[in-house]
Amino acid sequence: MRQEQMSTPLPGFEEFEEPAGAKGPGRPGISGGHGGSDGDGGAVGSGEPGGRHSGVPGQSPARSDHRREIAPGAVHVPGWLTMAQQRELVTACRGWARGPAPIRHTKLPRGGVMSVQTVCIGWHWQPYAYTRTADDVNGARVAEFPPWMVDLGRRALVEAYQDSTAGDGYTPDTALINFYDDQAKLGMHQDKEERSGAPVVSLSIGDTCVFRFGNTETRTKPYTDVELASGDLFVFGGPSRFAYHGVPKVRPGTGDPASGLAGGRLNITMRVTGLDG
Ligand SMILES: O=C(O)CCC(=O)C(=O)O
Ligand SMILES: [Fe+2]
Repeated sequence: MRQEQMSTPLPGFEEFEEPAGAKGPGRPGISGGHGGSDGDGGAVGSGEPGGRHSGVPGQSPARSDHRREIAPGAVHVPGWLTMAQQRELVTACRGWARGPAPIRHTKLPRGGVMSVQTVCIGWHWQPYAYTRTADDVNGARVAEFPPWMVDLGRRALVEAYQDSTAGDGYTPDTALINFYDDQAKLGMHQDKEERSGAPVVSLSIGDTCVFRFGNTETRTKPYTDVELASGDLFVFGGPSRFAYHGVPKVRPGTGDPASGLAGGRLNITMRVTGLDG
């Protein structure tokens, strides 16, 4: 059903294959494993958190020392993912974007359509509830949330909160994978369909965006605008878990095609739904 959703172009995402010169030496832990499998994963599921500490040739210098607390419990860690990890995530997301429930512009209850395109794993989010099946797409059960991504989420919390125990017991069971083309935006909203106060772990790949991180009371000021670039981690938990946030702008052409994305922006937000079944 809904042919128009199947044929939505994803410039920079859908058609992109292997970037020229992407296969460099010295990328430990690259398995080529697909995110849809439940194997032990590849670079994103193994090795060092973030991975910018290894001094691997060809990687940009660590930026995680520029970690910044934007609000209590909300932390930005620039450059957390290596290029190799970004490529593995792009490959995994490209697979999920094809199915079992293809990526689509989410329809809103009052007739609007989101400019962002989204595919979910673990649980399917549709305004404003989670289900196991993508009832507003094709009815298919969404892909499993892979163990390697749970592990990545735990390492993200350890890094963001600089606390070796911060990931203990953190078991995200859903991720929304958003693709932004040059025009896409995301209005100020709260992530509040989850019945859990566990943190949201957000990973960005491709073009830089302006990420607006606000307060828990209103969609408006006070807020802080943060530039989220390729490889950046942003975690919001604790007192900031239910803060309003949005993406007012993507900066076209700012991404490095070596990430596997020729254009646009990919964002992955892992969450704990607190749901059973
Ligand atoms: O794209 C982003 O950085 C944020 C995405 C987001 O807020 C969401 O999926 O709920
Ligand atoms: Fe959100």
